[in-house]
Parts: sequence; C-alpha cells; structure tokens
Amino acid sequence: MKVGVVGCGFVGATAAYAMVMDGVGRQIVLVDLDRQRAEAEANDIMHAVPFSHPMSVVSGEYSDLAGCRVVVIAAGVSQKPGETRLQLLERNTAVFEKVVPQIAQHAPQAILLVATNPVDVMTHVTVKLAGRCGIDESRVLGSGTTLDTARFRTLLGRQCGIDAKHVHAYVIGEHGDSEVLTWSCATVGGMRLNEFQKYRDIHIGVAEKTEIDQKVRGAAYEIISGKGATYYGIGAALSRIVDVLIHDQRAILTISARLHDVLGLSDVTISLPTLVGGQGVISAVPISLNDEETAAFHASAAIVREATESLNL
Ligand SMILES: NC(=O)C1=CN([C@@H]2O[C@H](COP(=O)(O)OP(=O)(O)OC[C@H]3O[C@@H](n4cnc5c(N)ncnc54)[C@H](O)[C@@H]3O)[C@@H](O)[C@H]2O)C=CC1
Ligand SMILES: CC(=O)C(=O)O
Repeated sequence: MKVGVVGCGFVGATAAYAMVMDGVGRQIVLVDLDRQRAEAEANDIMHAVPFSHPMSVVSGEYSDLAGCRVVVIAAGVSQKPGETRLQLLERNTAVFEKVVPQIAQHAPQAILLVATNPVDVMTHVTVKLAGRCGIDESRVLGSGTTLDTARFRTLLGRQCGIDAKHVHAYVIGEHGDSEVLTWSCATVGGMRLNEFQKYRDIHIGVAEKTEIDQKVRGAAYEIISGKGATYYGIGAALSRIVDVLIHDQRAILTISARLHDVLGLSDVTISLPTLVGGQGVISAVPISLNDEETAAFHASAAIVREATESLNL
C-alpha cells in the first residue's frame, strides 16, 4: 500500500520514519517544496529499512502520489516559541490553497490526513478545498487531539502506576489552548477513575488534576521552548492513524472531523472520539460529559468556529 506525505519537515519526516518502524504500508512517497530536503529525508529513512520492515521510501512530485491510499499533509509553518497554533492560520491556509488541489488532482482516491496547525481549522479548509475537487468530507480528517489524548493517557497512567495502554481518557475540542480533558469519562483497566483510585488507594484530587491538565495543555509550548519543535509524539500518532485507515481497523480515535448535529454542533471541525475505518471518518461516538465539560467543549468549538469563519471560505 502506498502512502504519501506532503511536507516532510520535522513532522512529516518523523511520521514516515514511524511508519517504517511500525511496518505501516509498503511504499512511502515524500513530497516537499524543498525537493532536496525530501530526497535527503527519503534516503535517510530508507537506511532504517534493514532494521525494521521491507518498505520503500522515495521522494517525488505530486504526480508520484497517484495510487496513494492515504496522503498525510504536514506542509506549512510551525509555531515559534510562545506563538499559538491559531496564529499560523493565514500562512498555512495560503500553503493549503496550493497543496490540496494538487493532491486531489493526482490522488483522487486518497484519504487526506491533516497534521498542519491549527489542525482543526486546516482540516476544515481541506474539506472545502478537496470538496471542490470531488473528494467527500468523510475522506478528510485531522490528527486533532489524538496527540493530546496520548499525552493525557501517558500522564494519568504514570499517576496511577499503570501502562497507558490500559488508560482510556480522551481530550476533545480544539487541538489547542481551549482543549478539554474529559476526566468524568476516564477509565483505567475498565474501571471508572474514582473506583480505580479506591481500589489502588491512590489520590488524584484537584491539585493532581490541575497539574496534569496544565502539562497536557502546555506540552507543545514547553517542548517547543526546549527544542524548537514537537515531532515524535505526532509522528507516532500519524503512523497509528494511517494504520487504522489502510487496514480498516475501525478504531476510536480523537481525530478532527467536520461535525453534523453532534452535541448540538454542526458545520464545525473539531475533535471527539470518532469511529475511523478504511473509508475514513465513520461517525462521532457518543460521549457522556458532565456540565462543566459540556460548557468547555462548546466554548472550544466557538473558538474554532470563529477562526474558521474569519477565513470566509
Ligand atoms: N497536529 C499536531 O498535533 C501537530 C502539528 N504540528 C504542525 O505540523 C506542521 C509542520 O511542522 P514541522 O514539520 O515542525 O515544520 P517544518 O518547518 O519542519 O516542516 C514544514 C515543511 O513544509 C514544507 N512546505 C512549506 N510550504 C510547502 C508547500 N507549499 N508545499 C510543500 N511543502 C511545503 C517545508 O518545506 C517544510 O519542509 C506545523 O504546522 C506544526 O504546527 C506539529 C506538531 C504536532
Ligand atoms: C505543535 C503541536 O501542535 C503539538 O505538539 O501539540
């Protein structure tokens, strides 16, 4: 199976590397405005093949995306220290106006997986641009809060002394400052968090929750101020989403998709737990939020909607 990556800077190249490590797909095609960078990344990643999975990694032009099942889009600018994701909006919309029609022209059957920030609005932009080329919105999704959910699970697992794989705790809403950690729905080993705390005699009170919330919400700022960019977490997340898409795994992921009449919202692109399979987005999965989480989710959606409407798409 062929997978394309358009924009192979830190995020795109790390996603390709993670796919090789995970054995996701058979051929990866890297496309970038900087052709030399794409070629260098393809060669570097290819040298990891003998230690991982028999795959081919090449650089190419948009025409080389023909036949891709999935195209990951990570082209554009990233945050400088202190910058918010929403501040990238105009610059990355201008990039997508060039990139998306070319992907749609050469890989009309592909599912488009957006990573570029602000990812929710960029996914909405992609729905619109790809829609003009005949690509249905169910075939467009963003990584959304998949990474934030991973961060939440990691920290909660560590607090509970449990492998994060057995922790289910979703971050929903904007992949950004207004995201919502859904504590009320968190489960550990199938038990509600408060039951698990009693069982293991662990205390996770307001102070611990506040600390985890700040670490999840602030992770990108902290990492970017320390090393300039984040890429390992998102690279692994993108590899996982591509795996789900190309193997029709029907996983529930907090990807970003355009909502229609979900939790009172329509025509806004934002993250909720969503059933994802071989055709792309299947449907948002119902989630029981408490009143505080519901209000925070609606406030987050309003921020994404306002940013989206500012573009006059
Ligand atoms: N969704 C998420 O959870 C995350 C998203 N990101 C976002 O991913 C994006 C990429 O980040 P990095 O890889 O760190 O940036 P980067 O600057 O390392 O790479 C961006 C790449 O896009 C390419 N590019 C720019 N314009 C292009 C065009 N018109 N056509 C083709 N390629 C083009 C550049 O040449 C460059 O190689 C940023 O918007 C960043 O904020 C980063 C981390 C996590
Ligand atoms: C940069 C970014 O969006 C993140 O690491 O969450």
